[in-house]
Amino acid sequence: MNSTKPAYLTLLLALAHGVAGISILVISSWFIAVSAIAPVGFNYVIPAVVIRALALLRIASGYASMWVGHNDLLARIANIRLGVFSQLENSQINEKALTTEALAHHTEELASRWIAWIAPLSSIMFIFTSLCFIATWFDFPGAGLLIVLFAAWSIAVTLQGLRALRIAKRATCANAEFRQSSNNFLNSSAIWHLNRGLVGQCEDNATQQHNSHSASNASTLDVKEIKASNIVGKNVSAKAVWQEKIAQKNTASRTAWWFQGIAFLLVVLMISGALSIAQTLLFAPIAIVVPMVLLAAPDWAGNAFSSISKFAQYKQSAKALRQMKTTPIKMLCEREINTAITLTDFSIKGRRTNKVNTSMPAKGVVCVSGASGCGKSSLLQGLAGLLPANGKREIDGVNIPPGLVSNWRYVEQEPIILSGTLALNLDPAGQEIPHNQMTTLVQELGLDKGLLLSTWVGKAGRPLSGGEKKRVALARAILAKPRVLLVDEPFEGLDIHTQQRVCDVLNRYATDKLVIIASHVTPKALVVQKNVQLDEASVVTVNGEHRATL
Ligand SMILES: Nc1ncnc2c1ncn2[C@@H]1O[C@H](COP(=O)(O)OP(=O)(O)OP(=O)(O)O)[C@@H](O)[C@H]1O
Repeated sequence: MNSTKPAYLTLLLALAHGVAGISILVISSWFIAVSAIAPVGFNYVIPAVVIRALALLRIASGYASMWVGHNDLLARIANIRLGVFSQLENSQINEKALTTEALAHHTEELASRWIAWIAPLSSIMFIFTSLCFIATWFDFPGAGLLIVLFAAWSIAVTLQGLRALRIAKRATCANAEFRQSSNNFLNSSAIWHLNRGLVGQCEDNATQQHNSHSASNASTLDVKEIKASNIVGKNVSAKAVWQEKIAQKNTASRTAWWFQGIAFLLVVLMISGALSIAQTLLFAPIAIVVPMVLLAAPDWAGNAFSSISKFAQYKQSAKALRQMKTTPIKMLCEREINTAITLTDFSIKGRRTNKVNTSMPAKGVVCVSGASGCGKSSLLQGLAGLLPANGKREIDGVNIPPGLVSNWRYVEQEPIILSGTLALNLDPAGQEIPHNQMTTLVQELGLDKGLLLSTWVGKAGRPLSGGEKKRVALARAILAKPRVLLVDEPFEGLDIHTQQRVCDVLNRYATDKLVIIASHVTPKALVVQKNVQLDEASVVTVNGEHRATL
């Protein structure tokens, strides 16, 4: 999914930062001890200059690693998002809230891996290994204790990493639930007033009726109040999400405390077990190095515990993105239609729709009508290949496998308007459709009142009415010049004059293309080639199966 090259520079700078830090600690410890016993004529300048140079290197590499790391992070986020988009291409997104969540949260988690955990953990491991090696090689007093601390650190990081993986898994579930419930909650915002309004109204009624009527009204009121309170979900709580976040932080800090305790214990052991160190110090200032490194261990090695949590979150995010719920849709190549599209026992999987048997001409307007809920929209989506279907879908007698035919367009009943200019909404794929074609069509559909191609529509722009949205979506589909145009309820919410305009556009388009319309109304101006009636009343039972007579 991510083809960005590894961030070696980020890692290198993080190593330089860590090594400079520990070198300052080692040299300054030695320098302090040396200063106490230095003979006359000892050159203080050289160690002081080295320490100062290391401090500058530490600061510079720290900032540089942040700068390089964050630039790399941004490139990675963009790259992973593109990867996720291509994963979503040709597939139906089942849970939009979760997909948005995955895009926003998980991609950042994945992209941050170099600066969040690879660089810090590698740097600490490198420092630990080098320190143990140098201390053993030069036989520093207490070198063995450094190895003990390294072992303790490795065990602590492994145990905490395992625990962090479990917490990250729970956090993803809690997050998904929270997103879903928030989404449901916000989607119900249009009826929130019913909650207060209904209760308020009930209270008014209750006050009015209280004086004249019996208490039996009060029980009716209670029922209404309870129902009203059910309108708005009450389970939208971020508590579980926060609990998991806090649990992750708590385990990291608990492990850091344990590690700190072990480091102190080792220092105490070293000092109490070897009084000789004090004497050794007089002759070998180097003896102070290991105790100082042990004392400061939580500072230079403690980061590992929060980094390992980031590793766990990364693993969880990678899994969540891989398992994102989508239904793949196969893309089929453009097909010529010479005589007809024929449907045989065609029904939509998982929908309460009847089997359809009909044939449609290669061009002209076909009108699918029928009672609400009988399956008009489902039939159009199944025909377009957006929904899986049973039965046969044939072009000129040749069966078309399941999938989306590339030059067929379905215009949904509730179209999506992008937040952008009208021109962007008409050519979202950047096909460089000439602006004069757009303007002409916009005028023909009666959309030109107050709407220019440059007008910003949708979110933070001009809000469009339901009828305007439908016509923008229709124009968008027509400008793509599909061979088959499937339009769901194009006349809904339009006045007679606008219906007339839309009919003119559709009639003209149908002179050499097939236009299939699902509609409750068939305006007189629409030149209909064929009517397909999906009606419960006309459903007959054949061999125990429902079959729509068309
Ligand atoms: N996403 C869905 N999942 C499962 N069933 C669905 C879904 N959408 C619709 N249905 C069901 O499929 C059946 C057909 O719905 P469809 O929207 O196709 O009817 P319609 O004729 O277009 O209705 P209307 O005229 O009211 O728009 C209905 O019983 C509906 O409840």
